[in-house]
Amino acid sequence: MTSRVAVRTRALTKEFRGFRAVDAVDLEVREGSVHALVGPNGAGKTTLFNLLTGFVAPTSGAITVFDEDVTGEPPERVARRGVARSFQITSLFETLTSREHVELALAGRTGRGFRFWRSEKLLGRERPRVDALLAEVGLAPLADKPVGLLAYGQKRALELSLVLALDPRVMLLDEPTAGMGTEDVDRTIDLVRRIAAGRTVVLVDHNMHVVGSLADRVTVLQQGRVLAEGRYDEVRVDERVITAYLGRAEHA
Ligand SMILES: Nc1ncnc2c1ncn2[C@@H]1O[C@H](COP(=O)(O)OP(=O)(O)OP(=O)(O)O)[C@@H](O)[C@H]1O
Repeated sequence: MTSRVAVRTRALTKEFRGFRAVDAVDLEVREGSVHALVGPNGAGKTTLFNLLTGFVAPTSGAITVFDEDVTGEPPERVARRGVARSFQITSLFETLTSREHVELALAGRTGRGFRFWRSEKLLGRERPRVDALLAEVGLAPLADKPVGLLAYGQKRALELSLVLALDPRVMLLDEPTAGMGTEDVDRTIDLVRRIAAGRTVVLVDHNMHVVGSLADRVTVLQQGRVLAEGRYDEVRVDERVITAYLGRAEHA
């Protein structure tokens, strides 16, 4: 592959009071790829996500985004470089509509106040973009319903539209299918596949069907360290991985 490296970490380490949650991780996420991070509970996936988005500062090591050093930068600086992570469902406002959520996300991106941004003129100008974002995640027909009335899978789709609103160069998706039934999982796989086209995605998911369906590369973490890295069909037959994770998950 000749694509550029979108995100690279070098010996990235995070200690919590001496405990290494992420331990000397070398990661290389290629531009335009879907790169999954998997591993058993406590492997360090969430901490790695938090490091990549600036929510926690590393104890040592380095992070680059398109070859620019972002090590230790706060979340808003990392976000301005085009790295966006999926919002958690708890951050949705039950009484606002999907349209209003997308408008808020776009307003946040402009750095202007929501009141100012919502002026007729600006809203009119952004309307096609709002409509396009809602259509992209299949929420156009439900755009004006309060979010509290949406089904769980629809709320998760809305979260994805809020990440897309930031027009990220790198999207980090934290368990986009968590808590879903089979039908919603398959719908979400299709949705992520569509929105991932031409974009760079880092994905954490416990569901191996999801990882196998979407990921170009898989990094398996165990106790904060990289246990294996490769294509899904390579890592799933790796003995160490089977012992550490996949075997347990598949035979659970
Ligand atoms: N703020 C913190 N303070 C102390 N220890 C922490 C902190 N955050 C995470 N840890 C520890 O670091 C380790 C890695 O946690 P992390 O949440 O990154 O794992 P994970 O792979 O995301 O797990 P899961 O699949 O359960 O979400 C765990 O042992 C956890 O207890």
